Amino acid sequence: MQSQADLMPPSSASPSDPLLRVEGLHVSFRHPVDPPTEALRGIDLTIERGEMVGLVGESGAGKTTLARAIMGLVPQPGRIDAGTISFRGQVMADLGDDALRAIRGRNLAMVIPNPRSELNPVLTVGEQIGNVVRHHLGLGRSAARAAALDMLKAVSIPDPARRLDAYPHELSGGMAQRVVIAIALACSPAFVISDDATSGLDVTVQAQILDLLRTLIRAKDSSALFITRDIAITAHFCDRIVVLYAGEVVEVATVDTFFDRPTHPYSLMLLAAFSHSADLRRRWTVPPDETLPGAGEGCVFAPRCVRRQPRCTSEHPALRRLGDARAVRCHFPVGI
Ligand SMILES: Nc1ncnc2c1ncn2[C@@H]1O[C@H](COP(=O)(O)OP(=O)(O)OP(=O)(O)O)[C@@H](O)[C@H]1O
Ligand code: NI
Repeated sequence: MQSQADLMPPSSASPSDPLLRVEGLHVSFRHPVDPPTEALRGIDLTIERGEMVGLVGESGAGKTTLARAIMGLVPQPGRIDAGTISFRGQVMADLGDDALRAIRGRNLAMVIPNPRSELNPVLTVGEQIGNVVRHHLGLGRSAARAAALDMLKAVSIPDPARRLDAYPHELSGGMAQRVVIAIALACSPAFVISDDATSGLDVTVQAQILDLLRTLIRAKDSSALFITRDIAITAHFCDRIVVLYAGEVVEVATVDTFFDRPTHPYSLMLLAAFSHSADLRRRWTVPPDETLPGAGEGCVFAPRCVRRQPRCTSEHPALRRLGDARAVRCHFPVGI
């Protein structure tokens, strides 16, 4: 089993390769009658080792689709129409099913909300964590049980020795979510995706769990993609922010820069929505009843943009670099 981990470092990888690189990724969902939904339209994204990146955007922006594509699990009727995803310099599409499965369990992990559907109701918590490390790290039964106990301690489950033999229905929602995190992190994956992982929990539990997730990821020097609709979460947990709108990256910036000087009108709209300032909200939000006709060939955000000019509805803006670690997809970015 240990040989599965050895499948990972590919001969073509070099230390200068980013951990994850997504290039020109297009994903669409085909429907029997209606035209396809273009969920992702040319995503470019790089994540370095040790980096925590927040992926924000409203419902339907394509966040989960991007996460699934990275995991190699785009659901039916979706398909990747173009683009590549590489992990440590290795193009994922070039890997066989076995190698992909090994990477997924060992190096890539995804934490999602609704932990109960993730957990197997007929296996104890200890068996479920143990199975992951037995399979991916090749540990024997008793070593796996010890590793499971360590993970329950690491995720701060009260009375961990007793919980090892508990079944999922015996756990609270917050505890079940901690178990899901324990399973995801049991093999110290190099890259962790958290897709709205705490959205169903109450606010204090949510903060505790995100804090824990960050501490564990940092301790293992892993990288993470934090997906959320709550932009305030990213301020606390991330190094960099990627804003997705209608399947396109519209802004990339470090967290400090983003909260100080956002440049895309949609970013300003997102921030204004979370601000206490009624004036900010009024200035950056187009009321739904004033929503304008579709953009056609232009900018995807133009119909809702308060700064829209004629060029915005005729010419699609490219993602422009604005210096290190910063890019914006807008003809008339704010403050530039
Ligand atoms: N299994 C599917 N079948 C058909 N269309 C889908 C499927 N999954 C996603 N889509 C479509 O792809 C687009 C992006 O959806 P996605 O779930 O990635 O958005 P999201 O940003 O994760 O939203 P949310 O914040 O609500 O989770 C949407 O238009 C959605 O309807
Ligand atoms: Ni989603």
